[in-house]
Amino acid sequence: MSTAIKIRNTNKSYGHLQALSDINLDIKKGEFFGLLGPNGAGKSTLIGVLGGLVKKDSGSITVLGKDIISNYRETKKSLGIVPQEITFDPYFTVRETLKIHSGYFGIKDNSEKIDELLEALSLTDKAEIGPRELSGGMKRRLLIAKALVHDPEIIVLDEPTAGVDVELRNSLWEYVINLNKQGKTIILTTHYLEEAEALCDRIAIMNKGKIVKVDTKENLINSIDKKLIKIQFADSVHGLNKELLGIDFNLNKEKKEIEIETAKGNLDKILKTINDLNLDIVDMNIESAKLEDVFIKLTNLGDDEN
Ligand SMILES: Nc1ncnc2c1ncn2[C@@H]1O[C@H](COP(=O)(O)OP(=O)(O)OP(=O)(O)O)[C@@H](O)[C@H]1O
Repeated sequence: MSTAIKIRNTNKSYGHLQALSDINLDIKKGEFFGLLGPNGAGKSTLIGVLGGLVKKDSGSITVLGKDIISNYRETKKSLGIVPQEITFDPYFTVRETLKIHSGYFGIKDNSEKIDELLEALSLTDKAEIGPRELSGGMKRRLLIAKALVHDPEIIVLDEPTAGVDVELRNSLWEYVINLNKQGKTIILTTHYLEEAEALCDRIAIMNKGKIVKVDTKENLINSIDKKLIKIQFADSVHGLNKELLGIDFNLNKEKKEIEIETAKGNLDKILKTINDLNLDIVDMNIESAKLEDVFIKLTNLGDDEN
């Protein structure tokens, strides 16, 4: 797979605050890539630098092999960036906004693409009204349409689903997944970690201006040795204690439900111990680690370092 975006030794400070600290990152063509991190980690700054809205202090970035400074126009055409902040000219309708934006890229008649985007983002019936009359979620969808009018190779979505309701969120993802299947590179920042877990192939986790980890979603999740066992019993449980199980656990008030968090290697012993007590089990569930566990671990590590 060839490289879509190559970021080398990139730094950006705001006064004394180092918003980006020696960022090195390769994003492959056709990837669905997640850029995750807590508030203030530097995700939007990195996207701003990529899109030419924020001036980096040092380092180099190439988009499809072209430097973003010396080939500004060309690289801009390859990128469709959906920013986090919503801003529109209030005097133009939804359709006009998309037409004008197509014009920035030299596209004269773009009605087919505009109709496709309006449809995909459920904005067809809002096409002739102004952004002021749109709800927050609709404005965000218009922002997405605007970033896609020139059919860019690389699509960067900075918190695209904030404020978008569940149904439309699903149809939005369906559309983005389809674009990815067509070969488009997708870069996503989101605070909805389940979304990133469901969608992304590889993920970079940022904290305090640094990239603390980049790996496939599977490797990240497998790096956490955690199982959460939940068992529901028919009757109140007696005779089960920390010494017997070899691990602490939570028992609910009625003593009918137990929750045990443990390493994979202890599963066998725990289940055998429970079985030996001849308890009547009604239901059982064993959950593996989630991306959220990885995120918490890695971003806390960042705190410890400083
Ligand atoms: N224009 C600016 N002037 C001064 N400081 C800024 C500016 N833009 C961002 N920062 C600071 O840079 C740091 C990184 O901010 P950034 O918006 O990139 O974080 P983020 O990871 O996108 O956060 P969030 O998840 O909250 O959107 C923060 O400490 C922020 O306060």
